[in-house]
Amino acid sequence: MAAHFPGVNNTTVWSADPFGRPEDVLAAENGTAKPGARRPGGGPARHPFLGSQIDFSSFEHLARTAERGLFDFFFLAEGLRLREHKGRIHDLDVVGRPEALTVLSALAGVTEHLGLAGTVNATFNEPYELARRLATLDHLSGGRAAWNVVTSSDAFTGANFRRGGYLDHADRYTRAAEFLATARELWDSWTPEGEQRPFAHRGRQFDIAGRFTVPRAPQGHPVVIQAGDSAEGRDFAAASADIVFTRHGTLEAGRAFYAEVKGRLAAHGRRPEDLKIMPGVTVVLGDTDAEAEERAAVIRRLQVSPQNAILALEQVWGVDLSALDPDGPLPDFDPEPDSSLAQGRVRLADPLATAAKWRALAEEKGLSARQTVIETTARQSFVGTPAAVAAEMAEFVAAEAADGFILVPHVTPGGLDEFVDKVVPLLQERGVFRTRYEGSTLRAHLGLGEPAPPRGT
Ligand SMILES: Cc1cc2nc3c(=O)[nH]c(=O)nc-3n(C[C@H](O)[C@H](O)[C@H](O)COP(=O)(O)O)c2cc1C
Repeated sequence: MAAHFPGVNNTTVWSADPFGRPEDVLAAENGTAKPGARRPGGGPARHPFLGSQIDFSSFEHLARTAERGLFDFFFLAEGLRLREHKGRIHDLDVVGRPEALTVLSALAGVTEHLGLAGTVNATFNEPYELARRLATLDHLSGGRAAWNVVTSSDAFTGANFRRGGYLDHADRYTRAAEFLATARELWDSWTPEGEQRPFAHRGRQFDIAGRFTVPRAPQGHPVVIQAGDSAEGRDFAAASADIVFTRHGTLEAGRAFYAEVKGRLAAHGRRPEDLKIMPGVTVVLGDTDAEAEERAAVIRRLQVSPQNAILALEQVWGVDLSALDPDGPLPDFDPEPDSSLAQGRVRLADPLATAAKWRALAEEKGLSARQTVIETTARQSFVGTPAAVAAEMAEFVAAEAADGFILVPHVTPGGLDEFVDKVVPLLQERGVFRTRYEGSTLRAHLGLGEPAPPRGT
């Protein structure tokens, strides 16, 4: 069951995404690994908090730490094509990311309570196959599976797939909605009593009929997460998801997003508490505020190396800027609007406006090109002592900016330990976080109801 604020019907929930940021941050900080030295599937031996991105031991450490911290779930993102920059794989990107549901199935064997959430694309898969895999994970884990439904309208990623492509941008949620509805029809083709009946789905995206092979899952339907910020994405979440994973990480932006998305639920016959809003956040701790700030500044500088600053500028300007001095001023010309220089990354919607904003900031504060990138792109949510961070997180929930958070650690696999050891006890003291798991399923941890079971004949 989720923890509740006394007298307030808010839910504080926690989860973890270990691959949200490149872990080169501490590799570089400890001087044990250079970003350029990274290899697919791992990297050089380094700090005890740093390890392979693919060895099972890394996943096991993160998941066990999340479970020790009584988190709701462990979350894995998905990347279906390595990002390229000027035709090269950029060495600050996560390279060699394993497939989420396979990893989570293995983690089901070494955890007992922790929810297991995997990102799987609804543009490139088929409902029958994916519904089977998710129902299987739910069975293997005793009701702890979640699916983060993402979409892709990007030809670069689509080229990896047999349909030879991708969907038109306008169709990405049409297919996702029909995909999810079809998966739910398959899950509902078995009653909890074990009665099985044929299914038939005739729609624009899928036309399938038959019998589903996996009996009804412990949660009925795995928990559904949505991550996409457009009006269509928000509406898809309001109609069909249990959780929204968002990037709105400041109190102000979080409150606006929270009110907007919760406001969409009534039109779908749902209550505000039926959809949990969880921003992805980072945490930097220190024994004093000054120490935390100092550590945060080190991390920001490492994340935006001179090379990475050029990459960020090229993503906005859309042209080769390798000759630019990162410690000098921003380019003095306007961006190229239709560039395909960086592939697999979302290019900012309006590069001209971004460039204008960055120039104004650089001028106002007297910043170099690299300093401007550090100021505008380094995303750090909670920086401070454990007590200050616990207070600030509690405030976010009380102020209706979030129902909980997806923690994005700076390092794999040790990036959650400090939070679990130092912040979780303070949240518990405040009475805003559970002191033990009370239910056994992820739906129970989140305070979500179960879908109505199909009736037997
Ligand atoms: C917080 C967040 C996390 C996301 N994580 C993933 C991911 O792990 N894998 C992926 O392929 N897309 C991911 N996406 C991309 C979305 O699925 C979607 O393609 C993108 O946001 C564009 O949709 P939109 O126009 O509705 O925002 C993520 C998006 C957001 C906002």
